Amino acid sequence: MSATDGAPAPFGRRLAEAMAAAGPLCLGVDPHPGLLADWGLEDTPAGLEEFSVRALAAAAGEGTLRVAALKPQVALYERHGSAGVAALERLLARARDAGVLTIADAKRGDIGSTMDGYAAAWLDPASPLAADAVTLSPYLGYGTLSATVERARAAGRGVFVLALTSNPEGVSVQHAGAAEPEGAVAARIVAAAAADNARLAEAGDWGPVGLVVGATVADRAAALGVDLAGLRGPLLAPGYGAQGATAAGMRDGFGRAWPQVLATSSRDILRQGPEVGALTRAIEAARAELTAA
Ligand SMILES: O=c1ccn([C@@H]2O[C@H](COP(=O)(O)O)[C@@H](O)[C@H]2O)c(=O)[nH]1
Repeated sequence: MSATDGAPAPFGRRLAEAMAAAGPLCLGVDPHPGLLADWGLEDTPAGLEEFSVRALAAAAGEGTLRVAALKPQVALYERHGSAGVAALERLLARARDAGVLTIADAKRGDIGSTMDGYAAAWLDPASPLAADAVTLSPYLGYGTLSATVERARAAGRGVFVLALTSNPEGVSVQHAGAAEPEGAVAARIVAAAAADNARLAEAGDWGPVGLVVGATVADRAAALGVDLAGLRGPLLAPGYGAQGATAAGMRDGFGRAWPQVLATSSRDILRQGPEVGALTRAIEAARAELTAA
């Protein structure tokens, strides 16, 4: 909440402050079955719970914030139905109590009339699944996300819209149309997001709309006519670590937009578990590498 009027502080400001304080790293919390086994945990809701508690302790234990945000991978909790979702709810609540921003990686997208249900689930402060931000898919048309963007802004929360994803298959959709006057699909999404932020951002802040731009593909943006530096918002960059992207490569690939980048890493850090101390050291190493780049 802002100190003056009781209104929620904008997500863009809260994230920028967290990145300034803790550095540009987001810890992905991805309880893959293989990781759970490596940690000596069962692939059960109780195993997910212990995995989540340890990841959060490494990210923000003993009052020290080591990451700017935590990004739970929703699908890996949903595998266990309502009990898995309950474990996710408790992770979100614990992160809130620890002062860590959360980005629910749910990749939601639907026709307008039902999109509002997803928006309520992930962004309404009263929802048990409320996160500070949620990832969204624009592939039913960017306009289907308008009400969600407005709800996020009103609640001091944010969204990250998939623009250029880190996986090779994304090219077939996101690069399409590059030869047309309106440009590639990705460029149109980035332009629409920038227009929302230009309208909704408060003076001096990032707007509520961030983009997902893979760390592995950032160097393709310029050739597609994508202006990431003009977004006036954060860039969530998966692909650092396990998918092969390096801090130096990301800095070069993102160019002028590098100060907006929140690099997210899951497996590369989590595979150092289960000891919280070893996880903490892996986080510190990634954070130092990113900060130095
Ligand atoms: O383009 C995208 C969008 C989302 N992701 C997600 O990020 C993490 C990456 O995990 P790593 O273990 O660090 O590779 C995962 O949850 C993906 O679903 C992405 O990789 N690429």
